[in-house]
Amino acid sequence: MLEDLKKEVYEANMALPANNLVTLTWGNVSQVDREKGVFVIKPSGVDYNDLKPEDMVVVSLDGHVVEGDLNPSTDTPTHAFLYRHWTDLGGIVHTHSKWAVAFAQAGIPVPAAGTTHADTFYGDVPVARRLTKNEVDSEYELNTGKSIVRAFESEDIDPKAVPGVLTNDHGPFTWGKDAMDAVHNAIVLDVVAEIDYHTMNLNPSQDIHVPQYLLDRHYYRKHGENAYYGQNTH
Ligand SMILES: O=C(CO)[C@@H](O)[C@@H](O)COP(=O)(O)O
Repeated sequence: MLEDLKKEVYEANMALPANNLVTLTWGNVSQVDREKGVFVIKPSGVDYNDLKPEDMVVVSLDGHVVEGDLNPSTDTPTHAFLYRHWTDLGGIVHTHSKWAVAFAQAGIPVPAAGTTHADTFYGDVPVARRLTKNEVDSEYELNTGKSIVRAFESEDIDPKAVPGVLTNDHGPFTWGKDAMDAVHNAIVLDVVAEIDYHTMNLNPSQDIHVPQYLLDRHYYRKHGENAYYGQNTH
C-alpha cells in the first residue's frame, strides 16, 4: 500500500545528501496522507546508499508502525506530534546540517537578515528551548515536538509563514506542503544560517534584520494571492 507515497518520501530523503544537508545517517524526511491518517518516514540509521523506496515505514498519526519491516526514524514521535498539532503540514524534514546546527547549539534564532531569508521565512527562525532532564528521560522525541509548538505559540509565530525551527542542542526541523517543499525549506535554512553567520561577523555591532518593507515585499512576491515570482500570474 502507498507505493507512490513511499517513492516520493524516498526521493525527498535522497535529496538531503544530494544537497549536502546530512552527514552519515543524520536526517529524515516524512510526508503525510491525511485521508488515510498515516505518514511515511525514513527507517532509522540506514545508510543513504542502501536506502530503497520499499524500506520506507508507514506510521499512524499517533506514532505506531502500520507497515514496514524496519524501525522508523527515531524522530518519528516529533513528526507525529507536529502533524497532529499543525493540521496543514504535508511534509517534515529533520537534518543536522552544519550551519543551522551551529545556531541551534548557540541557542540563537536565525535572523531575518536579507531578501534571501525573506523569500522563504517571514521572520526569524526561532529556537525551541532546551529540554529539561525529565523531558529527555521520558518521551524525549515527543517532548521535542511539544517544545517546537510552544516556541511558535509563545511568540505568536505562524508556522506557515516561518516553516522551520531550531531545536536547542539538536538541530533544525523544517516543514512544507509536502516532503519536497520541506526539503526546499531545509536547503534555504542552512544557506541563510551560513550567510547570517558571516554577516554577523563582518559587522558585529549592526542589527542585521532586513527592514519590514523589504521583508514584506520579498515574502509576498512568492507567497499568497498576489505572488508574482516565477511563473505565477494573477
Ligand atoms: O540525532 C539523531 C540521533 O541521535 C537523529 O535526529 C538523526 O541521527 C536521525 O536519526 P534516524 O536515522 O532518522 O533515526
